[in-house]
Amino acid sequence: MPEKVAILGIGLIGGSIALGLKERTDVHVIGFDRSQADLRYALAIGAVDEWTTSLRRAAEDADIIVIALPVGKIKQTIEELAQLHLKPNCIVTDVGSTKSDIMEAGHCLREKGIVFIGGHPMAGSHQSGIQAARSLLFENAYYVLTPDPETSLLEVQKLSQLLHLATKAELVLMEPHHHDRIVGAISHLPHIIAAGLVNVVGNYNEENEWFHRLAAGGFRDLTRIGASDPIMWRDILLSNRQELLRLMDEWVQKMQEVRDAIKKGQKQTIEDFFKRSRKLRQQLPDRKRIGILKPRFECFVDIPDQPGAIARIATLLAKENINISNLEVMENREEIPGVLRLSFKEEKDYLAAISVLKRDNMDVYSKDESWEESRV
Ligand SMILES: NC(=O)c1ccc[n+]([C@@H]2O[C@H](COP(=O)([O-])OP(=O)(O)OC[C@H]3O[C@@H](n4cnc5c(N)ncnc54)[C@H](O)[C@@H]3O)[C@@H](O)[C@H]2O)c1
Ligand SMILES: O=C(O)C(=O)C[C@]1(C(=O)O)C=C[C@@H](O)C=C1
Repeated sequence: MPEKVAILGIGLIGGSIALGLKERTDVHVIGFDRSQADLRYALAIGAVDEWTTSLRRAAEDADIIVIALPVGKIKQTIEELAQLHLKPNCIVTDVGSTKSDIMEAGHCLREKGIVFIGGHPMAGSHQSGIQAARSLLFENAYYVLTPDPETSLLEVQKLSQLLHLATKAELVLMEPHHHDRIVGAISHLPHIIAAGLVNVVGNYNEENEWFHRLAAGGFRDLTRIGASDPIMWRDILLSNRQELLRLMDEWVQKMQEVRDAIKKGQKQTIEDFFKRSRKLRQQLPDRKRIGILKPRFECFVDIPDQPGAIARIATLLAKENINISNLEVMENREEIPGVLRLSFKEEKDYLAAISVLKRDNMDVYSKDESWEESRV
């Protein structure tokens, strides 16, 4: 187990890893950032043991260095780290959303004999900053590592063990280009589409504000990620440029096909477009079910948007000795702000919770999809 971990960039991702490290390991965590206010906040919430705005001071006696800065800054920081005297056995990793570019930048560390293993936790939020950090942000998500073929298995294991403890995520190894191809399609392109849609509708709204007033579930569900951080996404798009150009060409072609079908009134083509999409969407694995620690039983409760509503449910269940393994306010249904997801490890707890909540006249559902059909 390493003794000292440096987190460079104590925002949403760096802060969440730091919180997990402090909550579930004994390592000493030092935070580095340009914002002293955020560093002080990180210290106050117990995410770090100490902080500094000096890269040298943060890095030079660390056993593990986690770079959690925007992608463009990660590459620059790798070069700066290569100029410092790092500990001989130090492992440097990052959390950037692209990997080929960053792995290439990592060469300068490898040339100095320092191990660099690229990383990407596959969970996050449209929010940013330490204030949004949570120690369980990555629970049950995948966490991709992209080690160089030269890196020893022992070093990969050392890093993945620590990251698993800190994040409760499932660590997987992947080749950097393969990573960028997949993540380009399932994360980067969707962010472009969401932001594009918000911008187009924003233009209409300037002429008539009813566009925003009437924006209901569909628009809101699809565009939550349109509120993400502009610097972060600028860097990601430029770093995964080749892949995104290819993906966007394909996307434009697909939209052209749908446009043609609408223009020509081709009912079957339009129907098939949605049929295939519905089938594929229903086959998507539930993120909360794929990790090592699988929450096996889940239910959803409508809660009023009032202070104390969550505490009331937690108290009700605690009084009955019902163990909740996870409790999450669902963010992606903005129009129903009070949907609480409760996860249980044991079926008896799950069944007892449903009965207690129903007895208290609460609306309880058993599944995420098909809300109407799944009322229990
Ligand atoms: N947000 C997500 O959903 C998500 C998920 C997985 C990976 N990532 C990756 O994680 C990284 C960090 O993203 P985040 O969401 O935590 O961003 P964030 O804005 O919450 O945190 C970034 C931190 O870096 C600091 N910072 C920025 N520029 C700096 C500089 N020049 N010098 C020192 N500190 C600086 C900021 O003050 C901030 O505290 C990015 O590379 C991103 O691609 C993000
Ligand atoms: O949930 C969100 O808001 C996210 O955008 C998280 C998300 C994603 O696209 O899935 C964003 C970027 C990261 O690199 C990984 C995860």
